[in-house]
Amino acid sequence: MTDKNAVAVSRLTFNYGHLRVIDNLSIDIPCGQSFGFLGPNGSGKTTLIRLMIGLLKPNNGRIEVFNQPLSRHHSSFIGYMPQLTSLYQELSVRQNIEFFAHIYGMADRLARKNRVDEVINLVELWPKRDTSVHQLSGGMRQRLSLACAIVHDPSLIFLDEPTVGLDPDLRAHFWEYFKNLTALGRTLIISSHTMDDAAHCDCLAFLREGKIIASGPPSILVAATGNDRATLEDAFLYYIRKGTGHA
Ligand SMILES: Nc1ncnc2c1ncn2[C@@H]1O[C@H](COP(=O)(O)OP(=O)(O)OP(=O)(O)O)[C@@H](O)[C@H]1O
Repeated sequence: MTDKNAVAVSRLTFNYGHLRVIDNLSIDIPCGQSFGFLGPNGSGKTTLIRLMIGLLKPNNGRIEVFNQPLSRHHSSFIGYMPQLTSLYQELSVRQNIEFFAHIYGMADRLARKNRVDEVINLVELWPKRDTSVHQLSGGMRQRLSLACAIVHDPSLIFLDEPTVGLDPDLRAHFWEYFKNLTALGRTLIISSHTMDDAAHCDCLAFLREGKIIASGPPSILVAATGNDRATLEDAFLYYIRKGTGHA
C-alpha cells in the first residue's frame, strides 16, 4: 500500500432530475487497497461508481484519478464489472474476453492471446473456454464478467456488487482473486450491501441517501460502537443512529 490516492472525490453532487442521489460527498481512496462502499438498496452505490468512471457527469464537485482530473485518458487503466453483466450470450467465454481486450485497445495479437488465456485460467474457466455464455451457470458468468473487466490489467478496478448471488464457496474464491489483485498493487473499489463482502475490504465507507456516514477499516468502524461483540451491521446501525442523534 502507498499513501497515493487512486481516486479523490470532493464535494460531489449528482441528481436524477429532482432526485438528489449523491449529496456533497467527499472521499479519498488510497492506492493498493480494496475499498468498499456499503449501503442499502438505493443509497447511491452504482451511481457513485458510474460517476467515478465517467459514465455520468456530476452536477457539482470534483473527481481525480491518480491525481489527475478524471478524463477519457483514464479508461485504459480502469476496469469495470457492472452489476448486470454485459456479456454477449452467443459468444464463447474466450470470444467475450477477446472482445473486451479489443475494446480496451490491446493491439498486439500475441500478447492479447496470451493474456486472454491467462485470465481464463485465473477465473478457472479453462474447461469452458469454448462454451457460449447462455450455456454457463450464473456463477460462471460472474467469473467471466470479472475476467472481461481485468483483461487489460487495469490499475483501478470497479466492481459493482461482484459477489451478489454467488454461493459461499465461490464468494470465497472471488475474495481470493481480489486479494491477489491488491497484493499486486491494484486498487479495487467495490459496492456491496452484504456484510460478508464488507468484512473482507481493507477500508469501508458506509453510504446512506447519497452521503458517507462513516469510513475507515472494518475493525475501527466496529470498535467505535464500544461493543466488543458488535458486527459490521451493528456498526452501520450505530452510525445511522449517531447521524440522527440516536447513538
Ligand atoms: N436512471 C435513473 N433514473 C432515475 N433515477 C435513478 C436512475 N438510476 C438510479 N436511480 C435512483 O437513484 C437512487 C440510487 O440508485 P443506485 O442504483 O445508485 O443505488 P444503489 O445503492 O446502487 O442500489 P442497489 O443496491 O439496489 O443497486 C435510487 O433512488 C434509484 O431509484
